[in-house]
Amino acid sequence: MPECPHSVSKIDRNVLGREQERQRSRKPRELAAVARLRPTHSPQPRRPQHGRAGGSAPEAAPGSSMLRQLRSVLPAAALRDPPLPCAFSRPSPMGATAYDVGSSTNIKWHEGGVERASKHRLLGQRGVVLWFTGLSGSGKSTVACTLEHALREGGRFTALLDGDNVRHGLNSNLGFSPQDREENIRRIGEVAKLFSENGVITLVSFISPYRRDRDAVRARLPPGDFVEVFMKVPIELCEERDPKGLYKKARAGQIKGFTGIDAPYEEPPSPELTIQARDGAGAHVPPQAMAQQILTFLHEKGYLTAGSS
Ligand SMILES: Nc1ncnc2c1ncn2[C@@H]1O[C@H](COP(=O)(O)OS(=O)(=O)O)[C@@H](OP(=O)(O)O)[C@H]1O
Ligand SMILES: Nc1ncnc2c1ncn2[C@@H]1O[C@H](COP(=O)(O)OP(=O)(O)O)[C@@H](O)[C@H]1O
Repeated sequence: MPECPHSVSKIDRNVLGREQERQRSRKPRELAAVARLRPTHSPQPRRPQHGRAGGSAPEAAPGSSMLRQLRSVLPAAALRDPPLPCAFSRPSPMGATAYDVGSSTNIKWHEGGVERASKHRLLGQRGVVLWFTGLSGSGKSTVACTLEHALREGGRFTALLDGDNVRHGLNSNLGFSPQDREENIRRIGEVAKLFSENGVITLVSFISPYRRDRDAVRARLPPGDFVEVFMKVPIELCEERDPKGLYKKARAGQIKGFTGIDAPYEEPPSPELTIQARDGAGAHVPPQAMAQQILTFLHEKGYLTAGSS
């Protein structure tokens, strides 16, 4: 991933939002509460307890001291109800029976996590996947990175998943055959889904050349959670940029199956957003203006408020 121009000074502050306001109104309640938490195995000597002359206090039941401390940290509502039981005391979408899922057998759906809407309220935003797709060199990483910095400036909680980076770890066993690319996109789609379900504005930057693979990710997410951002940059410009010298190598036959040269790129037929390298007057569009276009979309569509979902 290239160094990105994360100067967000040119981005409209009204859209960016509310960090300053948050900083002002925020009381360090969590910090104070966490500071009160003592490790269970305190290295300090115990003080005598009520009515006991000297000696050490009896050990509390395991976990009870931690529970008391948690009570002082958590909002009352979180402790009012009895703790949600583990699986199946509420009806599960799959019933109480075990199912075979893919290659796994005896899988049961586990209910009872903290509700999504409550996480949205906590974060003051909606979780969403912003899926950047486009040729190598089209500016996916640059714009995603610029946008992430802008969102951060506005006090938003984000994650950025970039093709080059994820291929260093989670997907290091995958190459560039159509099957490997499919698995690459499937895995990252699932990771992005987990993030967005937990309220994170998740920026995903992969070539993702096959329509079917992108649509499969979209289909796994609730409506509105998948925002396809098509970097519609002509291959001639990408090749001219060629920051990693890969087009040159592909043209020389040193890389086989390079997207746009001897492997396909299937344009999205109806992406939520299309980002073009030149504006209507033919002027070059800088990454900050592209990031601004996406921010405006997020703002107008309500992704930057908790909403009711
Ligand atoms: N054969 C071939 N085709 C395309 N790209 C190639 C290839 N080999 C290596 N690279 C480099 O890998 C980056 C693309 O990885 P992705 O995970 O985004 O690809 S894909 O979505 O699975 O198609 C891509 O990064 P970006 O330039 O950032 O897109 C390239 O640097
Ligand atoms: N809007 C833009 N205007 C001019 N150059 C750009 C723009 N966006 C990206 N670039 C440049 O194009 C090159 C490729 O961008 P990059 O973000 O690495 O693309 P990708 O992640 O799609 O491969 C980089 O050298 C980057 O600085």
